[in-house]
Amino acid sequence: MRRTNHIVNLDPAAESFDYPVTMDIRELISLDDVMGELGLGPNSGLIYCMEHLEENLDDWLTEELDNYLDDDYLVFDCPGQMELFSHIPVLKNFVEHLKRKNFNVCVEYLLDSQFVTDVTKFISGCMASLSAMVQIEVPHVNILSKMDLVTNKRTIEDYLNPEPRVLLSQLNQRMAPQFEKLNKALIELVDQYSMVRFVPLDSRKESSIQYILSQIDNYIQYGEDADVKVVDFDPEEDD
Ligand SMILES: Nc1nc2c(ncn2[C@@H]2O[C@H](COP(=O)(O)OP(=O)(O)OP(=O)(O)O)[C@@H](O)[C@H]2O)c(=O)[nH]1
Repeated sequence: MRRTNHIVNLDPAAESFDYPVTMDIRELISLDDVMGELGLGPNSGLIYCMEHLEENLDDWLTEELDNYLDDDYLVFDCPGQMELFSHIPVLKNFVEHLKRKNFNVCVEYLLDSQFVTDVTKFISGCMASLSAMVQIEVPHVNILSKMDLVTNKRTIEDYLNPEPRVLLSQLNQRMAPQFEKLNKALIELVDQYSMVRFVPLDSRKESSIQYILSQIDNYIQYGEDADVKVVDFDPEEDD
């Protein structure tokens, strides 16, 4: 899309890259060092690193961000651990910091398409993405990645624009009868939060990449006023 872009690594455990990385959290702190010096395990070590990043937002990050121009796009590649997006405020505070520095921010949430093999996994993927959406509170594009690896494309297509009634009946068939009310509530939630829809990404297809980039670009350009279909969720509307 002819935007000047720079890739930033925010994963303190990442070791090698197939692309140039312009900023790297490992210049500040690395998982190996934390595990070696503090005797932490991989997960608590990662959280320690991310909290250290949070403490250094005003120094390290602000200094680094000063190197970019107004029209530059920065792509922050985050670690995949779910708790960073669901209940630890580090990434929310990171995004808030970017917003204070006048960046327009858009989250791209990637879910491996191979994970979405049946209705329970689809709902679980939706819930995970939704928890990131409600925590981070910025425009958000959900992507089903690695579509080139999917052998049965029809199963996935059913989940791209899902019919609530079909989802509910599939879920009820899978679960014991006492879960019916819960199933109904979950499907209503997914249906009402229409932004939780996933867009397929096949990295071999230029059109697939362009479609997602144009959505992201739209959000970055116009922020929350972007022309993207959004349906408000009203928790009071239907008990
Ligand atoms: N076939 C195929 N492989 C992919 C695609 N995207 C990534 N991979 C490969 O999948 C493997 C895992 O990569 P990712 O899913 O990006 O995960 P990661 O960034 O290493 O790990 P986390 O960020 O912690 O989730 C790597 O070997 C990638 O080369 C894709 O679209 N198609």
